[in-house]
Amino acid sequence: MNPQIEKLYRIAQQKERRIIGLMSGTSLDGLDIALCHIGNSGQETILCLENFISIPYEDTFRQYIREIFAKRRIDQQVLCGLHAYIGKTHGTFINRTLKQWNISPLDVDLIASHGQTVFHAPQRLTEQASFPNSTLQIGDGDHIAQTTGIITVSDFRQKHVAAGGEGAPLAAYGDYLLFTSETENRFLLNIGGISNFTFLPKQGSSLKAYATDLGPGNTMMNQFVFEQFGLEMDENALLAKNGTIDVALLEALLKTPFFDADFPKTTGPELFNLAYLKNAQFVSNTSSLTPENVLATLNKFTAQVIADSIRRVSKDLEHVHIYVSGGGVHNPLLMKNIREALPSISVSSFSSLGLNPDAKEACLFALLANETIAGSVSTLWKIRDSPAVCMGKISLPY
Ligand SMILES: Nc1ncnc2c1ncn2[C@@H]1O[C@H](COP(=O)(O)OP(=O)(O)OP(=O)(O)O)[C@@H](O)[C@H]1O
Ligand SMILES: CC(=O)N[C@H]1[C@@H]2OC[C@@H](O2)[C@@H](O)[C@@H]1O[C@H](C)C(=O)O
Repeated sequence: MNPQIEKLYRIAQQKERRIIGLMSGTSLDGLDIALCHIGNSGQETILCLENFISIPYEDTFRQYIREIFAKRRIDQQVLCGLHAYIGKTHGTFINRTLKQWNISPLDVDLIASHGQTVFHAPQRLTEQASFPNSTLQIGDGDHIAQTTGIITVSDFRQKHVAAGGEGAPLAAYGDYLLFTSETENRFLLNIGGISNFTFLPKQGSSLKAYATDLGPGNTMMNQFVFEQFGLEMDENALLAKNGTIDVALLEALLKTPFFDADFPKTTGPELFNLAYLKNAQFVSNTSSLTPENVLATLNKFTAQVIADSIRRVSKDLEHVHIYVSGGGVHNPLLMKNIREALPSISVSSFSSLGLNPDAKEACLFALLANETIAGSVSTLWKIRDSPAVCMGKISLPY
């Protein structure tokens, strides 16, 4: 038998595994590396975050990704090159980090790599019946396995699509296993580039858990400040706080069929981008607003989309609590706008559930790899409108 297969077989039989989860999201800010101890699998899963680091991408690297990110027409040589380059770079980041943490790669069982989403094309976006739902994450797992010497599970979204899903959000599986409560109905709200939530009805409820994208998180604010000021983000909402909300623009932004569609659904910067903003400015005759006023309106737009979505699901429920993760939790104006729009619901940082909000998504991919290697799909049946499949491809280092 190939000794690597033997090793994998042993890892699958262990009571607990040490798994590195990797996430680099739609904000293109960097790579999140979460070193997790995961005990058992399925309903018995116990996850402990041992260490976490977020490594910012260098400007040139980010610029390469921007060249192809969420664009319909691109230079294929850049796409092809980045597939290998991102895999190699993520592997190098892991080697550097393990050295810094004083941990031998031999003491890590698996890497779970999300990769970099470069295009997300559910049929609801493309309206092309000839193609199925599709999504593309690059940063090949073989390069990570080769660079680190660690067995790598990667490319999780393809199986979800192959089994009839849209390839996202995948957070629901881990959220359900780790954070379902006996006493409260929970919304685990993640505000990354795109905002999404996992709805976790309390145990014993007749409702089922599911996850859905909601619309923009930080992506439109980020794209706009980059275009106007060359900045990566409106840090602490310093610019938006100096602006005024424009009601006509806000109303125009809120008008797209995506918001009327039922949950669950997925989206990305392929829809919510500067062209979307420019079109809303055109139809509302607000093209000459100051950048600060546009930012104040975009901030409110993001908050309103989130609040409307939560209201839609929570209106007949009691004991509702929202826990927020993702970079948006650090935007004080966004959090204020969300709280004001949902005055009767408690909103807390996800950290009150005992996990670093910035590390959450990387941890959830570690958990998905754990299910693939050691779990059984039966626990995954519990998610509404999402296929019950184990996900990810396995790359052996040698
Ligand atoms: N202090 C801050 N003030 C304002 N915004 C912030 C702050 N800190 C982080 N952010 C926002 O959070 C973003 C990063 O969020 P996060 O890392 O959760 O996104 P992501 O994981 O790339 O996205 P996704 O989950 O959609 O894939 C930044 O690009 C920025 O817009
Ligand atoms: C295609 C893709 O990469 N989608 C991401 C993105 O970022 C947030 C939102 O859009 C979510 O649907 C998903 O990521 C999270 C981690 C998920 O799958 O749960």
